[in-house]
Amino acid sequence: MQQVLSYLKSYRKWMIAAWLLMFIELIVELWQPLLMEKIIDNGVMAKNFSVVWTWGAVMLGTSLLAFASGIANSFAAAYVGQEYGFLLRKRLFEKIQSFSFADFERFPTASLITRMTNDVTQIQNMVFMSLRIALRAPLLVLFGVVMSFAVHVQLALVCAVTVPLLVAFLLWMMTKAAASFSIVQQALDRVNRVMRENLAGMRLIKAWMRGTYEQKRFMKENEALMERTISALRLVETITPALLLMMNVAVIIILFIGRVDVQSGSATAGQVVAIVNYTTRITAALSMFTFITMAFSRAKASAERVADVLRVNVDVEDAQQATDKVSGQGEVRFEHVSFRYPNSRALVLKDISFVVHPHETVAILGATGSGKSSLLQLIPRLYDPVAGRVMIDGVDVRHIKQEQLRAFIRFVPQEVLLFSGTIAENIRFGNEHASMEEIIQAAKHAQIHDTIMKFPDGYDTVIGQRGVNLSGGQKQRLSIARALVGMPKILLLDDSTSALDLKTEAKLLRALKAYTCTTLIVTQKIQTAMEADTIFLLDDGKLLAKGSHDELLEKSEIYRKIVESQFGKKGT
Ligand SMILES: Nc1ncnc2c1ncn2[C@@H]1O[C@H](COP(=O)(O)OP(=O)(O)OP(=O)(O)O)[C@@H](O)[C@H]1O
Repeated sequence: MQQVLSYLKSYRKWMIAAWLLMFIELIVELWQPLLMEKIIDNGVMAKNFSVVWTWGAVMLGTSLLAFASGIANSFAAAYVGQEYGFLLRKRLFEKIQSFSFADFERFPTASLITRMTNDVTQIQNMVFMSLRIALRAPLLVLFGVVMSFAVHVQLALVCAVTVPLLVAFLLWMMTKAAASFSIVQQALDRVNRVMRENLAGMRLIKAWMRGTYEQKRFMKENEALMERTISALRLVETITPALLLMMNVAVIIILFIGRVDVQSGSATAGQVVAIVNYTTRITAALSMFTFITMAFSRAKASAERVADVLRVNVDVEDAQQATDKVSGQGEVRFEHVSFRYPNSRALVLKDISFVVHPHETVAILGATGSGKSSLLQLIPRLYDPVAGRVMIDGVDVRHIKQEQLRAFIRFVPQEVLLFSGTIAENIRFGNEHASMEEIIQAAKHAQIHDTIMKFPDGYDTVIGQRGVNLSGGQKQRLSIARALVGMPKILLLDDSTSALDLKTEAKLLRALKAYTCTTLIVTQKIQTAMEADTIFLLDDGKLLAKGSHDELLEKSEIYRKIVESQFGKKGT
């Protein structure tokens, strides 16, 4: 909470201004019943209308002052709230940009979105309320009681006894309400989860005709949310009427005692009105307090969720002695590398050593789950190994500045992600300075140029929700074009040609030779592997064998079996 609130420091002047304005409002509010007393006793009762006019004018003037202060306070509070929210979202965004893959596993995407939007809004609301009413409400209660004693001690006692009763009642209700709202929050999380899964899996749901089942699942969670919200709101909604009832009882008691006192001459009518006025103001402040406490308890939970993200120590950080002086030839070396994912105990890569020479093409072959993608991800340092070292051009990747490292390497992940925008913009993502000629050249090598030219708008075709949808193979080729336009020294393709037919794939692999880069291709297909200079055979996280196709046929039983399963007994 402290860390999240520390960003408020930049708005110190505005906050002080807001509080000063709030104090003006508070003073006027506390003064008004005294003015009323004066007008009634010295003006109305004494039939002295000049007193009524004079103090009436003062009352009007101070009311206008309080009104102006209130508006200015709202402006200042809204300004601080919005600016602070902006800053908090910015910090969160920057932090998330610096996350390693391991951090993304700790925080699911949907949760990060909620933290950046809903949670920040809750904290913003709390900041606004703190500047607008949070201090005013308790101060009004406290000084309201003090002032009523200054007016008339005996009548003020009724007020002084009522206030603790009201506070005790409020605290009791609020504890119950807080528990109910946390149940509502859990129900809301479940509705969100079902909705998220439903939207993400819409194609599957339609293809499998699971619409009715999904609808029932959603309805169940939706009904639970409705019921829990209703019962939580019922509780909260009884708070204000109950407070009003208690206040009315207190007012009746004050009027009753006041009548006796006025008759006996120990109190004036003006004093009775003033005490009644303080009591109603105090009750209004207390009911305001209910909402403030609710907002605070929600904001506290939100602030903790936001702080969790801000507190993350970025796992993969540049070492102090990190260098950007790497020759850039493109040699990749693994020395006794072992790796496990941060959230699991089992090693997925075990004592792997190899060298890939500059400009060499290596295919990484292996059964599903054997560790091929994991191996690739260690090269651009998306994760760090738990033992051994990954080196590029003789330098441990942990000692290379990440900016430099990622400028050398273009990694095409298994899951293709294209951004909304035009085809040209998507390719340019790989190199923001690329000219149109370079974009076309990359697209040609990735074997996607002809397809693009068939679209009426060519490279300006908008893709994604607002435009055309591309096939799996077209998306893969586009993401390869995006990598090629960056003119990488090291190209990492994670099963990026799996959706291509053999002819197109062969053309693409041949075109890659125009780029004098070191290439590592993860693949399941022998045909693809045979295009490479060397094949690495991975099995259960171990590098089982390496060599050319013929060498592996000779020395690896497992390789022979894979070949047989894809080509039959003959071998090729
Ligand atoms: N983010 C992750 N967290 C924990 N374990 C993971 C994670 N990603 C992969 N694994 C595990 O690591 C092992 C190797 O996975 P990897 O994706 O590297 O295999 P692969 O050979 O590329 O498989 P495929 O050919 O199916 O893509 C698997 O057992 C997998 O369950």
